Amino acid sequence: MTSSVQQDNTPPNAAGPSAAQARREADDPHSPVVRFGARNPLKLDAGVELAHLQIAYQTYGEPNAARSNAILVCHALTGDQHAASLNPVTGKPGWWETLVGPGKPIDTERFYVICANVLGGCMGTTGPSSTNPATGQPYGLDMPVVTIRDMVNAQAMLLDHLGIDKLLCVAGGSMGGMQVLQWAASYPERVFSALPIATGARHSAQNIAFHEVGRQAVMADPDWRGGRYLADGVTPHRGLAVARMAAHITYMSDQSLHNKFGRRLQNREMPTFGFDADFQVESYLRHQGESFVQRFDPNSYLYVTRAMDYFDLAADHDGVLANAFRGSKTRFCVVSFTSDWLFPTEDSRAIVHALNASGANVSFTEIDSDKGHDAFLLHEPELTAITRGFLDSAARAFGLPAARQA
Ligand SMILES: CC(=O)SCCNC(=O)CCNC(=O)[C@H](O)C(C)(C)COP(=O)(O)OP(=O)(O)OC[C@H]1O[C@@H](n2cnc3c(N)ncnc32)[C@H](O)[C@@H]1OP(=O)(O)O
Ligand SMILES: N[C@@H](CCO)C(=O)O
Repeated sequence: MTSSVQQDNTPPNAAGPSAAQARREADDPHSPVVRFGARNPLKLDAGVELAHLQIAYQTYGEPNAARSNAILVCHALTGDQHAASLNPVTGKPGWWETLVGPGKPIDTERFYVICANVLGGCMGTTGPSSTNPATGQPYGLDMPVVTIRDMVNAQAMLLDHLGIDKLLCVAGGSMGGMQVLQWAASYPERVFSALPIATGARHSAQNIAFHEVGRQAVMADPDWRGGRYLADGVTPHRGLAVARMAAHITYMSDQSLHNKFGRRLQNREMPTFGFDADFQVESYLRHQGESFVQRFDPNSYLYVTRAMDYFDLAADHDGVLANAFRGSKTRFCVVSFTSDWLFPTEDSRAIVHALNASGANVSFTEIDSDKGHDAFLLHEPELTAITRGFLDSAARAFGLPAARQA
């Protein structure tokens, strides 16, 4: 990789006990994870202040002299700061290496890309598994509930620290897209362009319902222990795995599950007439659940799902979504996928209608894909082309030199 990466030196590991250890190290304030410690407390929507805020982040590429080439990439529900560098917990490539890297649409030879673990997360930013300075114990449920706006306000503190006044672009999918919209609403003067993908301006009743199933699965696990499992040296893995299995179905489409597995059996000729994973799709979901618990903290799962549930940008603006963007000079590019039933295209259209009503500069594409909601994490040629074109045009309008021709 030719771009400069402020990389922590935690050794890459395959998932397993060592992965859990790597995640604990990420959460240790003395670990080599790249981290910013805020001097001032963060005022939260819950009405309290969070002192000693830590934000773990990665950067890719170099800032130009005017620090005008910065792109903030916001991760989805269980993502992290490793957008384009090896993930030290899973040992896998960064979650957006389809789009971020040298010569890629979010070109790290041209742009200074910043990605931070969200507030409430478990990869080094303050969250429920972090130590509560008041008690010396993990926060657990003493961590105040956080919102998408709190996450964005925390990121704004990081940008102040990095000396970035205005972002060329803020981009992200799903919960990352919610942060994009919140950035545009809260800090319009700091956002030149915005790329919200596969997202909505509010979480639907159905989506809140799915999240509640996941949270109940975590909290029903006897090892959850009222959220104090870390002090007891246990982890509610079974509950979290079930939560992820249910959620994972919502990230895919009926067609993609059919294409991958159909009704095929897993390593057997006949059904067992029992409750083993007879079907490939069952085995696959079990694998998704088991690998997830190696990399994610159960209490963090409660907090980040809650943040999405509370997101309702119109409600914060007298019930009128257009009010969130009134007078905005930000250029928007809204993207949805045809097979996304978690954030269907109608959610994106509602954003586009509001942006048009507010007089904002907006383009919109619905990408034909059978991969479901998580299509934004996969190789989608149309998403690649749209991102490249939108960013190149925004960069030139922002006064940056044109991209070098290949
Ligand atoms: C935006 C962010 O911030 S990133 C968020 C955090 N990251 C994620 O959520 C990524 C995890 N999500 C996924 O993997 C989603 O499935 C997708 C849709 C994005 C990935 O899709 P694909 O690349 O097509 O991978 P796919 O869904 O086929 O899963 C592959 C995995 O399933 C396993 N698998 C496939 N078939 C089976 C089976 N029959 N039995 C057991 N396991 C199986 C593979 O071995 C592979 O395992 P690995 O990931 O441990 O290597
Ligand atoms: N797979 C995504 C979910 C929503 O895109 C994540 O876990 O963050």
